[in-house]
Amino acid sequence: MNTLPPEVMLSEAQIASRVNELAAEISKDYADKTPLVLVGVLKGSFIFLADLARRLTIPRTIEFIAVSSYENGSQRSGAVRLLMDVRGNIEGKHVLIIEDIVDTGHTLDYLIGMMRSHGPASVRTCTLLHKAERAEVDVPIDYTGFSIADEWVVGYGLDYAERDRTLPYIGIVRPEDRATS
Ligand SMILES: O=P(O)(O)OC[C@H]1O[C@H](OP(=O)(O)OP(=O)(O)O)[C@H](O)[C@@H]1O
Ligand code: HPA
Ligand SMILES: [Mg+2]
Repeated sequence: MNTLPPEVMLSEAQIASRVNELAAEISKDYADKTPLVLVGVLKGSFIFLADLARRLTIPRTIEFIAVSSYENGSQRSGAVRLLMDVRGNIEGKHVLIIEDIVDTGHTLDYLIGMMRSHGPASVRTCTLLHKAERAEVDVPIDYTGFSIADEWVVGYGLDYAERDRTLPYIGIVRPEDRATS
């Protein structure tokens, strides 16, 4: 079956320009807060993290953590599953969690708790997308790329049942394309 490509919500150019702005803001804010560790949340944040990290003008290291909440398309599985913890020691360091999207907020809420348990100097959060309408828990977000409407979005790292992660833009999955996987 041929499906149309997802409708554009945010173009490559819009994303690139906002990532540059976020990188400038973070570089300024962390100029005298070292060491900074960017903790990318796999899988969804891999493209955002790669672009953002390369635009920062301050020293930084990279860690990854892998969690999974959505395993069947757009349905939350109920619990956040930790698949892989950070490898390096983040005790005493300034942690900036890098997410692709905050939807209900459960994943970020869990991650903030996880990071704090490692004894860092600080924990802050950065997300490319925020679906405020869907919030179920109140989580602190320090840097937001875009606030978006309640649509299922894919591309630039985000998936629908593992599809469309490598689309260069943020697109909207059509309701009729949500049933198939
Ligand atoms: O705010 P929430 O409702 O918790 O949803 C946000 C989380 O869900 C997605 O991850 P997913 O479980 O799909 O894993 P993935 O990044 O590997 O696709 C997304 O990448 C966020 O981490
Ligand atoms: O809209 C979304 N797209 C992809 N992954 C997600 N995880 C939570 N919400 C979304
Ligand atoms: Mg996903």
